[in-house]
Parts: sequence; C-alpha cells; structure tokens
Amino acid sequence: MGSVGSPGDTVGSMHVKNEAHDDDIEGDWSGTVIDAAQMRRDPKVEHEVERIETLRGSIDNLDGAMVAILAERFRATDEIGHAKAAAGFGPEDPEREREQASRLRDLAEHAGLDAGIARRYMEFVVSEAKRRHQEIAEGRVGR
Ligand SMILES: O=C(O)C(=O)C[C@]1(C(=O)O)C=C[C@@H](O)C=C1
Repeated sequence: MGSVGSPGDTVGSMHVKNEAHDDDIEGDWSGTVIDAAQMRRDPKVEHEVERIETLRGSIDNLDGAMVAILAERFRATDEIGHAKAAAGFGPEDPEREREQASRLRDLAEHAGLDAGIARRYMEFVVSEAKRRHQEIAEGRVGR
C-alpha cells in the first residue's frame, strides 16, 4: 500500500475513491481522488496531502506557462507555414528537424529531463506544426 492510500483502501475513516480510466495502457492506474480537506485531518496522511497540494499549485503555474509558450510557438510556426506556402515550399524540413532533435537531446540532458520525454514533446509539436502548414497551404487557416 502507498503512503497516501491505494485505491479501494480505507484511509482513516474515509474511503479512497477509485476512478478507473478506460484509456489505461498497462497495470492498475485506477484513480485515487484525494479529498484534500478531509484527508488533511488524518494525521497518517496529512503531511503527504499538504505536499501534494503545494506541488499541484506549482504544476498549475507551470501548465499555465506551458500553454502560453505553446501558443507563442504555434504563432511562430504558423507564420513559417504562411511563408512556406507563399514560397511554394512543402511543410517539412527534415534537416532542420534533425538539428532540433539533437539540440533538444542535449538540453534535456543538461536539464535532467528524460530524453524520451523531450523527444516525444518535439515529435508532437513538430507534427502539429506540419499539419497546420498543410492546412495553411490549402487555404484552411487564415492569419
Ligand atoms: O522550421 C521550419 O521550417 C518549420 O516549419 C518549423 C518546424 C517546427 O515546428 O519547429 C516544423 C516543421 C519542419 O519540418 C521543421 C520545424
């Protein structure tokens, strides 16, 4: 059993709710909804619950910053998409992508980020950018 309570356990006087997800890939990822107000009163878990709440505050701030940064990135790649369409270039530049992948791998290593996470992030944003380039070229995305 984990220190915060595993799904289906009873923590103190209170049941830890299960919320199984249909899209679970492997193992038992069934949800544990933390009712913080209630759990904070349980001395067995209050420390962990407070820590989780503090970290969730940081995560909310970071997610907000990530969304703002992604919006800025897609504004830039959309501009490139318009320029490529105007010049008659295709959406993809594999040489540029190789440089980006290598640069991100180095950055991830220095930042202590798993290289696979950096690679999947890059694959996601670049494939979305190319999809939008294609839509721009077809006149389906305006400025
Ligand atoms: O730099 C470009 O040429 C872009 O179109 C931007 C971008 C990216 O999202 O960073 C997208 C597609 C290319 O294959 C390479 C990079």
